[in-house]
Amino acid sequence: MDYYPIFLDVKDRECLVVGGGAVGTRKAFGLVRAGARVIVVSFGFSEELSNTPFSAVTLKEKKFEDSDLDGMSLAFAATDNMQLNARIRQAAQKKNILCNIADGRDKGDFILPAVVDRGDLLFAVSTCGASPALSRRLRMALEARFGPEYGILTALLGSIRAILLERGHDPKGHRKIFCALLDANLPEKIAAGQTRQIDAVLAKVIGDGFSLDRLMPDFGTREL
Ligand SMILES: C[C@@]1(CC(=O)O)c2cc3[nH]c(cc4nc(cc5[nH]c(cc(n2)[C@H]1CCC(=O)O)[C@@](C)(CC(=O)O)[C@@H]5CCC(=O)O)C(CC(=O)O)=C4CCC(=O)O)c(CCC(=O)O)c3CC(=O)O
Ligand SMILES: NC(=O)C1=CN([C@@H]2O[C@H](COP(=O)(O)OP(=O)(O)OC[C@H]3O[C@@H](n4cnc5c(N)ncnc54)[C@H](O)[C@@H]3O)[C@@H](O)[C@H]2O)C=CC1
Repeated sequence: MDYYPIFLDVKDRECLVVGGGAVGTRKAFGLVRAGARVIVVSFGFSEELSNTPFSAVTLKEKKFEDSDLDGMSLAFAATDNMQLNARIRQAAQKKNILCNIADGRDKGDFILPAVVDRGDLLFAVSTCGASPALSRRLRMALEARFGPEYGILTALLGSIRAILLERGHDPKGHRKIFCALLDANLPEKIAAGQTRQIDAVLAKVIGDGFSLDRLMPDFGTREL
């Protein structure tokens, strides 16, 4: 295993993206979606960045300087200049900041996966740099196979789990409940909006008092 996969909490952390082209834009928006504050340093910016509705993105039209790295949690070298990207990485290393490099010669400290975002359910696919096109294709296959109903299922199971844990820790008992729920074709029922059938499963497996209304009051308004 060439890389150690983790899911990083970047909420309210400052991250630097150098290069405001197509690649820098994709990285900046991925970071913002995860709650980071992003500073993009570049001579020019894509239309999406120039017109960004996100207040968490700050554009700085200037040449990269080492001091741009100060205070950053992560850095992304996404310019079209390989030497510069390598230099950004070196400067980041000196300041103990992990750095991603968009071009191939040096992969930097970490690389980005292709992501399926279903709320709390995330799939991340990587080929360790071998074939981004394959990662993208697999991401699309996962997206088609696991639709938004899986995001709703995850939220539902999460709220059941929170209630059960509040009542007490019983790993064996809880595992049995979740296995029974996962054997009850819930994704199909959620996709079909079969609220009564879902309530019947919840009552049968966990007991009275567990209903969609209570666990997930916004069920009807969630997008499928
Ligand atoms: C090493 C890595 C570094 C990093 O960026 O972190 C890297 C590097 C490079 N990508 C290049 C090209 C392409 N990248 C994509 C797409 C994605 N690239 C992503 C990640 C990564 N790209 C990291 C490895 C991840 C892994 O191995 O899985 C994804 C998954 C995530 C994201 O960027 O957010 C995102 C898909 C998101 C999605 O759709 O879900 C496509 C496909 C397309 O656009 O249709 C192409 C064209 C086809 C092809 O080349 O495969 C080139 C230029 C090569 C050249 O000069 O020709 C380099 C540089 C090089 O390798 O030399
Ligand atoms: N990781 C990935 O998924 C992919 C990576 N690439 C690699 O990423 C690189 C960038 O791709 P694009 O975004 O399409 O390029 P681009 O040319 O559209 O954008 C590069 C940006 O870097 C800025 N820049 C250059 N020198 C700078 C400096 N000294 N200070 C500040 N900003 C500077 C430019 O103003 C430009 O806005 C490509 O050269 C390629 O090697 C390409 C495709 C996909």
